[in-house]
Amino acid sequence: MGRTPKGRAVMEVGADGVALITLINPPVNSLSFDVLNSLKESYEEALRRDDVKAIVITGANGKFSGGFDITAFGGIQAGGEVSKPGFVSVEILTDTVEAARKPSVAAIDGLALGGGLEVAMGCHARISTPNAQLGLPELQLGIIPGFGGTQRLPRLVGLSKALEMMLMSKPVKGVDAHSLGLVDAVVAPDQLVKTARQWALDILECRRPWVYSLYKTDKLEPLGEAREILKFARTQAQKQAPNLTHPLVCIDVIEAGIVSGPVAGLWKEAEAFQELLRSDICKSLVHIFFAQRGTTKVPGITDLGLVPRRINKVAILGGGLMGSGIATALILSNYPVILKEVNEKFLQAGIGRVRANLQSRVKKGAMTQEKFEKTFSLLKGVLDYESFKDVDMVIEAVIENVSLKQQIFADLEKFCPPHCILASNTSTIDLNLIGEKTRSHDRIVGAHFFSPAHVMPLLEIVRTQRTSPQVIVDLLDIGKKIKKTPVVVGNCTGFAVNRMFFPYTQAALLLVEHGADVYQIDRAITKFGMPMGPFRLVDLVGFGVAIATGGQFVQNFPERTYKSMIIPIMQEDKRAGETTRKGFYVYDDKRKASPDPELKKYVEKARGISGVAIDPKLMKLSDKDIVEMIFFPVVNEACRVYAEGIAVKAADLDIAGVMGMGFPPYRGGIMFWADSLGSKYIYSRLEAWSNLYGGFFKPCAYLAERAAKGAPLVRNLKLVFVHHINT
Ligand SMILES: C[C@H](O)CC(=O)SCCNC(=O)CCNC(=O)[C@H](O)C(C)(C)COP(=O)(O)OP(=O)(O)OC[C@H]1O[C@@H](n2cnc3c(N)ncnc32)[C@H](O)[C@@H]1OP(=O)(O)O
Repeated sequence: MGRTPKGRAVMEVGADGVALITLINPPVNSLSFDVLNSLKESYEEALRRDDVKAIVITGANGKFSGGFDITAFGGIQAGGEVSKPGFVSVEILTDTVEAARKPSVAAIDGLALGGGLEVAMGCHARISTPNAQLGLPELQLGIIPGFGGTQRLPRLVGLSKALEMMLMSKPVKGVDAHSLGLVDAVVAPDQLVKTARQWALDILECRRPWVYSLYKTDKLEPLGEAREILKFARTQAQKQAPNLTHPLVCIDVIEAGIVSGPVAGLWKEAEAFQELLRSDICKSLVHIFFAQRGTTKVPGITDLGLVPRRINKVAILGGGLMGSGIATALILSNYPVILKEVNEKFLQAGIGRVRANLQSRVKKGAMTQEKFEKTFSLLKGVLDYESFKDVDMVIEAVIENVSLKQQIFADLEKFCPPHCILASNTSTIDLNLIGEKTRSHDRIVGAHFFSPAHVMPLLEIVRTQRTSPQVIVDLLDIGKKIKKTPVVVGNCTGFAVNRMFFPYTQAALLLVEHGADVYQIDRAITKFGMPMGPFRLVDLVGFGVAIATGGQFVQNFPERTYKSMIIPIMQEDKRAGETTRKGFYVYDDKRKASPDPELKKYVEKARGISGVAIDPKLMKLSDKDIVEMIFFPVVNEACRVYAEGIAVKAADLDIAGVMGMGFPPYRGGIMFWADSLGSKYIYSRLEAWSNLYGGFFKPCAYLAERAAKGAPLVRNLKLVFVHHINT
């Protein structure tokens, strides 16, 4: 029995002589090899048949195409099916579609991304719906457009706009695509195919221009100007992502087309595309793409056939930084919100924060004044529980105080309806403890947002043994509606993200007490790809928060806590981070951080208290050693979280690290990166350091077991391993 094809293109010839070719490969009509081969065959048939005068290409179910089939990448990377360079870009799109004697028009609804837009650009005209999304987001997968996009897009919209769309993986809407010249007309969805058919016939009868986008030059800037634009783009790309080379390859390929002509550009693109497809960066980013989509698939929860309940009204307790951020996120997605505070002063401050969050959007031009008014009107401030009788969900976001939270949850049980979800935004406290004074354990859940909650993309959904699957399904749905990536984790101190964060900061402190330099550590970690180093981060979150959360770790995991006095000593001296303008760095009026020579004094004092001697080896660590000494303890903790079942899938930890800690996505996330280095290597290094510097580095049982077997840390790892990306 043959294998079932993965999608197809079907052709239907109308009485008007137009062949309608439809791409079919649910859910997004991605271009698998089967679809591409079938598209080629359909075209060849349409060109052969005398009853076909013109061709319209479209996608099934209101979506043109989401691009080349990303699920095929793994196979190609593992050495499987691959087409010869230029098979699609030259043979199909240029020599068959664009060079045909019959005109082709793309009818675009929903989305035309990556290869999808490239197919459309090979046609002689494009008609789209106003809200369709058109773009070349390939760079976010570590590759460049490979079906001619690097050559055709600049010729349709000009070099500057094309570079912006490609380098930032930023799609445009149909209406904007029209004003840019990327599409020729915008029509309502019900007029789309009809208009495209007529357009194709009009081209045939010379009522409309027959445009070969590959050879258009009117939008291209003159050569000198183009070179300047490309030079600027290179500088920007290097500044924004110094560890990534594929954006530079993309710029080189575009330049080749401008300097040596589009056909030379197409061939250069084809070669570069095939090479990048096999790169470590691409493997990592594709892993992240699927891991992110996989977080909403929770075995034993989302496979039960439960349907999310409608949430009409949400209440938030506490209008501080977190509460106001969460309220902002919710009203931005049209949820009516009640914000409760303990007195009028705090309430007004909380409401003021929400207003400021929205106003900053208006200032940036991301929100109209009218939308501001409408959104802000969804928020209502209260001082008592009177209006809680019809809320569907409450999110408690008060200070991290167990008895206060226990009292609040007991009150909530009294004032909220029995179906109401009772969520806490605690970042560390055990939810069973919070709910101890209630009998509502099945509807108690953690909804851990990250600050600022209306901006940060991650939502940790924490379930206890007793949280009902329905409540998790409801929260996953809310997460999707407020555009967060949810990660479902088990209940424990620190959950997933903070458990990984603890050793990150502690390792950095341990190194400094043993003689390493604060600023070299931050530099090495930033070079590795973190948005900032551990010390700059502690300054940002403030020493108060660092001490409070660190305290939780000391209390719960004493055997692996490194107790450093550096932060408390500095705090005593009124250095508590950025807000006090002094921490590990000093800050000027514009909050620019500069190293402080005075820091030595505090480090020496802390060293004196802990009795730690300087280790000359740690004074001259390489950047690679710094990265490993800081991240291997994080890997170690991630292994514990995984082995304890706090995270169901290792890929969830990858997403938690990327979205909650800022771990570089192009390294694939913490577990994926660890497996690229090998469990044996990580184990042996941790083991050696634990002999030298104590239990903080001691490899956990799971890591030891995987290393002994020579097995990857991720069970059932099917991915192609990446090699170590040099730090
Ligand atoms: C040669 C070429 O130049 C190379 C290329 O074309 S590379 C591909 C370029 N295209 C892209 O990068 C688009 C990637 N996709 C997306 O950005 C988003 O999925 C989307 C905007 C298309 C849809 O978003 P949204 O509606 O939120 O749904 P989302 O959950 O992301 O995707 C729906 C499903 O389609 C799948 N999917 C999306 N795009 C896909 C693609 N190009 N190939 C294969 N599967 C794809 C997703 O994995 C998901 O599968 P699941 O339901 O099993 O988890």
